[in-house]
Amino acid sequence: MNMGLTGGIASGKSTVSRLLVQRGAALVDADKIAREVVEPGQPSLRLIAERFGQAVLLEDGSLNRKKLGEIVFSDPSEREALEQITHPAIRGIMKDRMADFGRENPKRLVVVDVPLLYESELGSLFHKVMVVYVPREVQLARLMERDRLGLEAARRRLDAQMDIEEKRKRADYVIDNSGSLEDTIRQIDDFWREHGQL
Ligand SMILES: CC(C)(COP(=O)(O)OP(=O)(O)OC[C@H]1O[C@@H](n2cnc3c(N)ncnc32)[C@H](O)[C@@H]1O)[C@@H](O)C(=O)NCCC(=O)NCCS
Ligand SMILES: Nc1ncnc2c1ncn2[C@@H]1O[C@H](COP(=O)(O)OP(=O)(O)OP(=O)(O)O)[C@@H](O)[C@H]1O
Repeated sequence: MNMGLTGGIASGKSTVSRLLVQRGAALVDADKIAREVVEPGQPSLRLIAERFGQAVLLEDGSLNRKKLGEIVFSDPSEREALEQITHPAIRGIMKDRMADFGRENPKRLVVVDVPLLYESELGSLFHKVMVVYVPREVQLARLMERDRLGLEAARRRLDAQMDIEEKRKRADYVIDNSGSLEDTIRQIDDFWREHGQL
């Protein structure tokens, strides 16, 4: 079985995926793949430089993520242009890795961490979807602290995504990560007891 894992930015997807992996799940991580497809030498990086200009590259030719982030999170049409370049490549690798894990061990739960699962309408790729939920205020506070962003920059990133309350409504499973880590561990243990062993 595979399960999409999503939520909002800084809601705790990495925290939850780590807990699931510790219990035996396989992990496919879309954010990690998104970094791989823009490494130097990759076709997506060349297309990004053509579309956004050399200013989004660092001196060594790698992507200036901070600079590109500032551009795409302040203008939806720029964000769409970036997504048109990177998303097909990300989706292709994601599907390949899911299929590889499925062949290796059909009984193992494959968790696929996809921040934009609902925004990109990828729900049909997964048997079930888990949403990691925290209220918007908690999400904002954790994002500002983790990425050292100001309030406005953090708000812009949140506003580039579907509202977390809407994601919560669509989920098959919800993990509420607004309490302590121990609280989240308890929920993951309950989930694993019921659904982890196929
Ligand atoms: C714009 C980029 C360079 C900024 O890099 P940065 O290191 O600051 O952020 P990072 O990649 O770690 O992403 C952090 C979070 O931002 C959010 N986010 C990223 N891209 C997007 C997007 N296009 N729309 C909405 N939210 C996004 C996600 O929640 C993600 O987990 C980078 O996010 C990127 O290449 N985005 C396009 C690819 C993409 O859509 N990735 C996310 C889903 S696979
Ligand atoms: N239960 C918790 N209590 C306090 N802090 C937490 C909790 N869970 C996660 N955090 C912190 O909140 C921040 C966001 O968590 P995490 O990186 O797991 O989110 P994410 O959803 O993977 O983020 P992104 O969308 O950017 O990939 C991190 O700094 C993490 O240490």
